[in-house]
Amino acid sequence: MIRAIDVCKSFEDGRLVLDHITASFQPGKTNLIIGQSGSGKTVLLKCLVGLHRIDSGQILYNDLCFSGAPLAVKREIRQKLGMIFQGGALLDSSTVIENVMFPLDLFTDMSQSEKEDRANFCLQRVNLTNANRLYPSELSGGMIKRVAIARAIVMNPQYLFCDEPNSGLDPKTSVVIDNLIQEITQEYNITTIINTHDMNSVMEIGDTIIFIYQGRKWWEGTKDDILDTDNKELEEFIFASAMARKVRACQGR
Ligand SMILES: Nc1ncnc2c1ncn2[C@@H]1O[C@H](COP(=O)(O)OP(=O)(O)OP(=O)(O)O)[C@@H](O)[C@H]1O
Repeated sequence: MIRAIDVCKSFEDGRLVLDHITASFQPGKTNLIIGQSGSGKTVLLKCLVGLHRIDSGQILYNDLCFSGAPLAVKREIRQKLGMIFQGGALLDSSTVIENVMFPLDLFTDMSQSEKEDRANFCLQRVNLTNANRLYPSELSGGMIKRVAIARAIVMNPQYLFCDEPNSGLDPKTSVVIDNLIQEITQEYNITTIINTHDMNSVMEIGDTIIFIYQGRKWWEGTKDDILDTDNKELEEFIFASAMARKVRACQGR
């Protein structure tokens, strides 16, 4: 489990971008952070992985204080983190299998054949076969996401961070990628945190959801109770989506 306790974060201008955020992210669940553009989702995600230093509060990984830990401890925890970046962030001049093996090259002393076996296992897990020798420029958006997921799980992470994992994908492929992330999360009991403003993702895989509004945690719940909210700002956010309005209408709410 990952917890943020009373986390505040500001930048040079002193404005609180994260304003006393307290939230828990559960293992085996897809934990979503939602909110409008500029609400503070990415800053929160970066604070959770240690890319931003927090002003006050604590970030805990299974009761271990990550935010205040010495560098060696932080490094150890970081090796248990997988990340899926918005555009995939693949290495353009490396093939699919080289991209997936990259963390193994950096952090393990596995032999070449062990690395290839592990990378092939992960590529099969994301249903990407016969693409090992292709370069990122030869892949579709959905394939790029699959490679990014395979690379993110190649080190057997306990924690998986996804920043807008289906940005740039069509709705059908987005659902496939969302479901794949959820399946992997459950299968390996990973604590997965997904930053999104995609209402389709919310309704598909929102095991736990926090809604950030102007840097504050404004609401928390699950996909099952989000449509019943009477929180005005959350309602404005979700019902800006035509799909959510239709789902509510079909349910007679
Ligand atoms: N490095 C930085 N320096 C100064 N301000 C920053 C920095 N990073 C983010 N901010 C500010 O923090 C606020 C929250 O930004 P953040 O990127 O977290 O929003 P977001 O909710 O992820 O938006 P989006 O959905 O558009 O990605 C914004 O006002 C942004 O300008």
